Amino acid sequence: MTPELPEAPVNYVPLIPATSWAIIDSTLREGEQFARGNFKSDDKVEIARALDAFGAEFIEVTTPMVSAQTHADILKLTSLGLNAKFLTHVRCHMDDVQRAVDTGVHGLDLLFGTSSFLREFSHGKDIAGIIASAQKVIGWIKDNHPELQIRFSAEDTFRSEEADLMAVYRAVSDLGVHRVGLADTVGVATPRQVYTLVREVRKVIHAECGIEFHGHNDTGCAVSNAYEAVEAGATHIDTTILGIGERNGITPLGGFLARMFTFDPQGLVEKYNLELLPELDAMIARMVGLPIPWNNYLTGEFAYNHKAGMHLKAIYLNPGAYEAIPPGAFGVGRRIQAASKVTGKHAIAYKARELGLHYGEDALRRVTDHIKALAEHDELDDAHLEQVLREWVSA
Ligand SMILES: CC(=O)SCCNC(=O)CCNC(=O)[C@H](O)C(C)(C)COP(=O)(O)OP(=O)(O)OC[C@H]1O[C@@H](n2cnc3c(N)ncnc32)[C@H](O)[C@@H]1OP(=O)(O)O
Ligand SMILES: O=C(O)CCC(=O)C(=O)O
Ligand SMILES: [Mg+2]
Repeated sequence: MTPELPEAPVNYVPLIPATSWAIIDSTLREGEQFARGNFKSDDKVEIARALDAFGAEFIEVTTPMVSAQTHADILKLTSLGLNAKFLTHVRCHMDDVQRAVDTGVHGLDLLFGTSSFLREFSHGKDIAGIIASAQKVIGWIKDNHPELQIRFSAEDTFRSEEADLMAVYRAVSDLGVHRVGLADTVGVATPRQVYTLVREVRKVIHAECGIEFHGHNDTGCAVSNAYEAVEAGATHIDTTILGIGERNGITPLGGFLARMFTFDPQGLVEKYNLELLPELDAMIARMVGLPIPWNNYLTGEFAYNHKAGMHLKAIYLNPGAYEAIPPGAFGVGRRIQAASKVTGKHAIAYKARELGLHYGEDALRRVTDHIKALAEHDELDDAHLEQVLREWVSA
């Protein structure tokens, strides 16, 4: 049995207060674009309720243009009476917007691709055409549905010309959008690029206009990029549970919160029911029919496994010695793997004491070496370790 261990000390500097940013969880939009994301109506309700219980500020759902069923599902979700605000992700097109405005959502997430790739191969508009469409669509929403929040995102931001981006962001900010979005659609941005561009965008938009970041993980930077966005002044970060999304996905909710926890743990505890994260991850793993990855942030099977003798000596004294985040904060436990070839005498002595066994220094060295030798050949579990320790004493 794992002993009761003291929690890690929480003495971090609150560099970035948790009050400066909000989560837009897109499991019900980006997550539907994941290879195995095919949520049924009941799944959507379960996901929305779970995110709401967790404390996600916003839940993004896909466009009602997908199908009649999707339209009906959005109506169902928005009538659940949740605290989380629903946003629907729609093309910058009158048909989409008119279909979306009566779904009971709190806001519309508009987008238009601004890179030459998307201008040429997706929608065929130049920058002037994108701005003209934005004027028409945003103007109509403002006139007819002033209650709705509007976000305008430049899809494929990080492969777009900076001058084009600034022209688009300035124009939509002048039109009165509530947020602009930067999207690393192909996961190519570096953390420094994200930081720099967010700072530049901040200069051309109105002070009250928020900045959202959406980052794909193709080059493994989704969490770092989201963090850099916040550090540069972004106010909203897109996440999905387990990071599911197109290709290998986007910033995972758990990974992003792990990152942010280190700056303002108390702020995170006050904003979210962090201990529900394992349930959220398990729910999505079940729905997409895949296991939670072994090395997943916080909730992976081995995320809190401690094994090496040098680590174990310190961990027994203070888990903070080898943990940045106390697992209990996110509702997970740690595992001490004392029976292995990389174990040490301190870990073995601790395990023995748990069983009421005590060895002198020589005996401890010998039993430790014996366990290390056994582990060279076989996987040892706790039961086997216990048996060896007891036999050693009675031998
Ligand atoms: C990076 C991202 O994740 S962006 C979000 C992606 N999300 C989705 O695609 C939502 C799910 N999509 C769908 O169900 C469908 O694609 C629909 C209902 C939106 C459209 O379906 P279809 O009419 O059959 O068009 P299709 O998907 O083949 O082509 C996309 C169309 O959108 C247009 N388009 C692309 N981006 C935009 C935009 N930002 N604003 C307006 N129109 C756009 C394209 O020009 C093309 O229209 P066209 O046929 O007139 O040239
Ligand atoms: O609308 C956005 O900001 C993001 C759209 C998207 O999923 C992407 O660009 O990867
Ligand atoms: Mg995306």
